[in-house]
Amino acid sequence: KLGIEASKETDFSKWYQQVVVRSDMLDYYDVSGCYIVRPTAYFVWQQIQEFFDAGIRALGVRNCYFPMFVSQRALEQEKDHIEGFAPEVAWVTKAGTTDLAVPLAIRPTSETVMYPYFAKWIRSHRDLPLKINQWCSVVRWEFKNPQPFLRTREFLWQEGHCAYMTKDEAYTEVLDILTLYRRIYEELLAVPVIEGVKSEKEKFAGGVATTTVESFIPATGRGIQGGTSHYLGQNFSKMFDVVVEDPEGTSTDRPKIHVHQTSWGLSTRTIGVMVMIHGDDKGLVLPPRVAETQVIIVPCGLTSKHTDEDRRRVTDACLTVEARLKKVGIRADSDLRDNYTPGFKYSHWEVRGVPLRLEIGPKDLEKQSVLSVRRDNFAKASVALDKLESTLEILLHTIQDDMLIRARKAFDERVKLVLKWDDFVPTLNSKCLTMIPWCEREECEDQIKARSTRDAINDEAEDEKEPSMGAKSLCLPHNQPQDPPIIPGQTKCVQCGHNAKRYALFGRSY
Ligand SMILES: O=C(C[C@H]1NCCC[C@H]1O)Cn1cnc2c(c1=O)CCCC2
Ligand SMILES: [Mg+2]
Repeated sequence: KLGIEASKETDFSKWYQQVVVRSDMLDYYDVSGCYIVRPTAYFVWQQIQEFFDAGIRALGVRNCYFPMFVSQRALEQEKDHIEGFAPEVAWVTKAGTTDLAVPLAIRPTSETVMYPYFAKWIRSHRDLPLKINQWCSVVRWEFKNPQPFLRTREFLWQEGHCAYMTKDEAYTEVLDILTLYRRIYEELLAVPVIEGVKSEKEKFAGGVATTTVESFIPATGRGIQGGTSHYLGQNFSKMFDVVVEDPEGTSTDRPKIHVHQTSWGLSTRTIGVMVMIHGDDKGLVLPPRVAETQVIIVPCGLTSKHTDEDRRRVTDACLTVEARLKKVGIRADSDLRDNYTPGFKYSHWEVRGVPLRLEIGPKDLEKQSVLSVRRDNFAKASVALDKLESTLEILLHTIQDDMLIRARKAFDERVKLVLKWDDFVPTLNSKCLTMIPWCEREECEDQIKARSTRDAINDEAEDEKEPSMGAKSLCLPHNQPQDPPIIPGQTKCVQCGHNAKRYALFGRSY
């Protein structure tokens, strides 16, 4: 199958599967919930890695690698951290036909792998701060419907883990990392996100505070968590006994201080979000910044009337244009396959999301120009050959910027200020998120979830089997709406009438 048959608007789930497979981004694998990340998608991940590695290196974070196996004892070192997640943990119990004496978990995340060694390595305050990151895959045997890139049983991610003397240093880093996450989405993937902090109910149980970047899929009206950066406080250092003597202490009385920790993660879910937001009914639409091929050059306009000489001149022109673009760092390629028509090639590269196509034929050679066609909005423009490089550099940046602008507009117009409860569920049902003055009480969040769960039969639910879930709090945005302002002691929570503290973003989500 070549093109996309499902409509993004009316059959989103099928549309998404067709786009990720027919654009050659991913293939299904014979283990349920596992997928093959193919080169086009892996190139996107590599751009994210390069950007993020440069960012964390500037923050003094060093990359490392810990084993993927976790002993049962180590994993259960921190009870409440793990109890909620135990069903998701995959275990190795045999080698060949021999049972392992001690079953080994495959890391679902690495806190319990790393922190016993933090305790060993950190003795003095001079050993602080410790800042490490690892790029690896983790395994979580999720039972909810798997979704390519968004929810897979094994996924690639980075996980950063740091230890500091003080909360302030730790929290500063938490926010610095969150900024890097926002920049990855906005500057690389052209995906707008909202930065904020998670509610008590939604935060990582092992931590003190979870900050997050939240994105939104207009086609389904659902929010999606894009990456998290946690201030863990001293919870884990108390469990794993990661202590230093108080540098202010006297030589005789030197109390032990538990270090302040952080952890932060971003996964290949980023790729799925990018596909869902930018893709259209012709297939994938790649932001130039992360496109392996930014420009595809296709010869055209050659009919039986033309001579072999004409064909050769057109082919040479394509190769010359390709070489000129490569010389200025534009990732260009020519499709000179002689067994396909130009039209076939146009569709072939549109499905694959190549941001810009150049069509070159005999007439273009006469005019010393080429025809450019944008993938994002199909706009065509003639480009003078003697201004090729500068024009295309501008055009590729324009495409990148326009993709973010369009996506941000689509996001902003779907975030509705809701000041009375009667508007809450109708707003969700119109595929929007709600921004409400909220009391931040956990039981209020439970009530909101219960009061906003639609009946089970629902055509909008992504995974048909799963009844369309109620709304959850996505985050308390760092940038709080100012109009109308929340007046402490006066503005009431939209759901329960208690005093509202801050605006909260609520919605259905992945
Ligand atoms: O992974 C985290 C916290 C933290 N881990 C490191 C990266 C940042 C951040 O996600 C939360 N979490 C999610 N999911 C699971 C676990 C878990 O701790 C533990 C076991 C199985 C599933
Ligand atoms: Mg999970």
